[in-house]
Amino acid sequence: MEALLRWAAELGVSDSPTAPSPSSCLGRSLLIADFPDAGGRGLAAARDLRRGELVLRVPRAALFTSDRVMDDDPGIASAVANYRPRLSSIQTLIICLLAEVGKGKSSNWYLYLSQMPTYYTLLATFNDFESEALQVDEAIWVAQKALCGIRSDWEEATPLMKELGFKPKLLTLKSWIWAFATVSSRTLHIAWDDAGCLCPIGDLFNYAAPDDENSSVDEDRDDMMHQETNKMLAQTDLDSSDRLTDGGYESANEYCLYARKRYRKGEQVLLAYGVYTNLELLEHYGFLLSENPNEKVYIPLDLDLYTISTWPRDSLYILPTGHPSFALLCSLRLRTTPTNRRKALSHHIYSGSLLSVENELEVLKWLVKKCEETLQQLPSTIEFDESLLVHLCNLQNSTSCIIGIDEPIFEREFAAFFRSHGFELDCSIHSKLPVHIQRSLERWILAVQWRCSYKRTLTKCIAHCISLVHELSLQQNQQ
Ligand SMILES: C[S@@+](CC[C@H](N)C(=O)[O-])C[C@H]1O[C@@H](n2cnc3c(N)ncnc32)[C@H](O)[C@@H]1O
Repeated sequence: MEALLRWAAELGVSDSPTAPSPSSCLGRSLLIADFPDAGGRGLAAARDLRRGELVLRVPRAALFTSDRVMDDDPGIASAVANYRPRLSSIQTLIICLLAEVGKGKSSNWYLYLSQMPTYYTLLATFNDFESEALQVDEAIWVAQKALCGIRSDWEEATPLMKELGFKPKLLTLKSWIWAFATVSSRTLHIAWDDAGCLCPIGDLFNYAAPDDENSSVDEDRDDMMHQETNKMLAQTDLDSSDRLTDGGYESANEYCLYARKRYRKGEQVLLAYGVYTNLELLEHYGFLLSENPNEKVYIPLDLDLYTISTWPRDSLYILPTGHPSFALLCSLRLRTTPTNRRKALSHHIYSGSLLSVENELEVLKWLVKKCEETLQQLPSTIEFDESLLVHLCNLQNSTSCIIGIDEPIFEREFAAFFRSHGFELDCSIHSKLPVHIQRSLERWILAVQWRCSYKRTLTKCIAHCISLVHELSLQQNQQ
């Protein structure tokens, strides 16, 4: 890592507005640190940071882009040019990445590439067992579709990679998936290439979901009160607090990243890569958040509900609090209204107003029934999943294969998992789990965590609706 920090400093990467020291690009605002519960390797504040402060500058010369690789290697450029109209920008960046990996130590990017993760847990890396463990059809479909798209991109690009003389290992689907996952989870947006760029050091920031802006505004007010005695500093704070983004490619030909809130020394500095549900985080980045303010849970709905109003399909969901989205509630109210009254009442419905106690009770009871049915159709209960997770985490943290489960119901799950890897479950094995099984276990845990969170949201929705039904029924009885 030290060699990478030195190499990046030579290219002008710096964690301060001034030039970096020759020995490291970090140390003034940021430090590399490990955050086992929030993304693993990441960047910590080297000192207290103010909101909006510049924390990292990465000049264009240090950005890994398709253009850059092709400018440096005319062989790749001319081969890609022959295939260009048929290749997407992502396929091109993947080919450039694999080409540089194939060069080994002679690649200009060797120090950077050798610090990349060796494996990923994006949905596309899930095998059939792991995908099935998601249980919800929509999620299984997203996993299968992701792999299908990647496989077809790989098939299209294979003749070109053969032409470029790639080693057999780099021609495999496994290598392509690794490169795809690298591009998906580590690129930053740039205006001139849809595939984005790989940004050395900048790609070490872990993710936090975008906050509610109000909390940051309060924090800024606090900051300013403490800094009243130092007007100059307060002025700088005021300017920088206007900045709403975490960063971007700026006119000075460098990628600039800013602290989006106040950080105390040692705290992890996080970036908001975008607004994602947990399924999207799994698909594009291979992780999920236990508390995701942007989570949306979709339940199977009858077709007429999608067509009854102009609300888009993806606006009909349940929030992590268990409350139905505004659009879902309005659509249900509309559907529960007699057809001949819908037009007259539509302005009422679209404004979000409750139509009548009877209508609302019907809507809430329908939602309860739908959530209960959805939960019943899934192969396991939330209680089972939570206990399974405990066993899975025990196995993950244990130094041997001993599972230590005496409940047949869990033993069956584990037997199926081991069988999917061509192993028979043998509780007497004392050796460590083979690496490929440890990784598969990691993905299995992610799948079970995801389905647990899905089921928890539906359970909350049922409780929320039942409590409203009680309230409304009381009101009705009092009238
Ligand atoms: C841009 S990289 C961040 C640096 C990465 N931790 C590393 O060691 O290279 C993005 C990846 O970090 C991990 N990650 C980022 N934020 C996370 C979080 N809040 N929780 C868990 N994993 C996270 C995921 O594996 C994600 O694909």
